[in-house]
Amino acid sequence: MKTFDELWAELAEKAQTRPAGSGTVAQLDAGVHATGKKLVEEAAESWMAAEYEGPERAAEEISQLLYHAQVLMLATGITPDDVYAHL
Ligand SMILES: N=c1c2ncn([C@@H]3O[C@H](COP(=O)(O)OP(=O)(O)OP(=O)(O)O)[C@@H](O)[C@H]3O)c2ncn1[C@@H]1O[C@H](COP(=O)(O)O)[C@@H](O)[C@H]1O
Repeated sequence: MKTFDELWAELAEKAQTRPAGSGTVAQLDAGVHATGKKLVEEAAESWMAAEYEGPERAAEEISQLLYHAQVLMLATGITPDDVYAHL
């Protein structure tokens, strides 16, 4: 189990060191447009799971939504503090 900030630290490190086989590196290389599409896809899947598949499946989809939000942040140079400033 990991927190939002722990996942951020892991992904930021991968974006910098670019280890072979990292899905995050591949997603970053795919660009902002492709990552934005994944984010929207995960949002829709979160919605469908919440409405029809129960809280456990919804939690799984929301975790993927948060992951792709972080990848989009990395792709655009946005830090968690930039986001927290608006909460
Ligand atoms: N938390 C996640 C995570 N959540 C979602 N995903 C990606 O998002 C996809 C989920 O998309 P879908 O459910 O739509 O599945 P899919 O349609 O089969 O996926 P695609 O074919 O569209 O890629 C997964 O296949 C992963 O590629 C994640 N990929 C990585 N992480 C974590 O990120 C860290 C770094 O991962 P790597 O960069 O791969 O080392 C590790 O701690 C991982 O656990």
